[in-house]
Amino acid sequence: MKFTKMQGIGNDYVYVNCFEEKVEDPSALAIQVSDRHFGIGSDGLILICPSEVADCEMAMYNADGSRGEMCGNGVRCVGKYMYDYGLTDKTEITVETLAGIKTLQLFVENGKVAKVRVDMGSPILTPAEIPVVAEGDKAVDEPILVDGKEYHMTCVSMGNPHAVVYVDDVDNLPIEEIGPKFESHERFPRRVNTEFVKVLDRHTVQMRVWERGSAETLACGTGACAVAVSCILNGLTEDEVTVKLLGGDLEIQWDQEKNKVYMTGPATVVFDGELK
Ligand SMILES: N[C@@H](CCC[C@H](N)C(=O)O)C(=O)O
Repeated sequence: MKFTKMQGIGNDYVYVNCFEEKVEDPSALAIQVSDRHFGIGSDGLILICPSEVADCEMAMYNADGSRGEMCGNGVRCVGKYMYDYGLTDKTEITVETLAGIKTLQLFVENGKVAKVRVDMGSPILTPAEIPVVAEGDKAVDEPILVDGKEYHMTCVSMGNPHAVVYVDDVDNLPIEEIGPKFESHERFPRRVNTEFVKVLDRHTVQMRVWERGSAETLACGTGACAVAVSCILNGLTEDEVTVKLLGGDLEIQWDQEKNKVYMTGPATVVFDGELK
């Protein structure tokens, strides 16, 4: 089976072109290829499949084999794959996901896609739809007790669930200890991705992420969008924010008039390979 390893600011996935290949058990394959010692090494698996309603479909699986509804860094790489590997010659394409159809603008340099802008759609703030157990019509600056300590979180779904938590020191956070406790907390019936955030100024924030199903990753596109929405809801930043992640920066804009979030960032091929 042919595959391509790609990364978006260090959030790396194994991509399989299902216009040509057939994958019988994607969850098992995701676990196998993601292993950094016995597999290819990645944060998960992404299948690029034919779609009846868009230019292609993205099916994403975390490193533990669970299915994610949406992947921000992944969808930019899908855009690059579609163009660079000749599946489209358009510079605006649509991608079907479990979180709806996303429109991508591809920025081409020297014949290859270097950067992608994605219309990520509207953030979902209703607790039951995220889902998070909370009273009220939004979970903004909501207290949560984790391991005996009170944190404040703002919950946002970008098609997948996120809890945004503000901390004083992102660099020295014991994320391996606290991340799994948020992920499997009883208030998140479908588990959660957790972003730990420090606001640097009204246009810049720093974050680390503990991803549902993949542990700490170098970046999370949907997470960066959830962080920007949370910062704006809490009055901490303007509508356009640079989110600084371990693997690089993403530019996020929440156009509140249209109620749409836009994410812009790079997409990179690491290598092509063949799995026996
Ligand atoms: N890294 C991704 C998000 C991947 C899915 C997530 N772990 C989930 O289960 O929701 C991104 O860039 O958005």
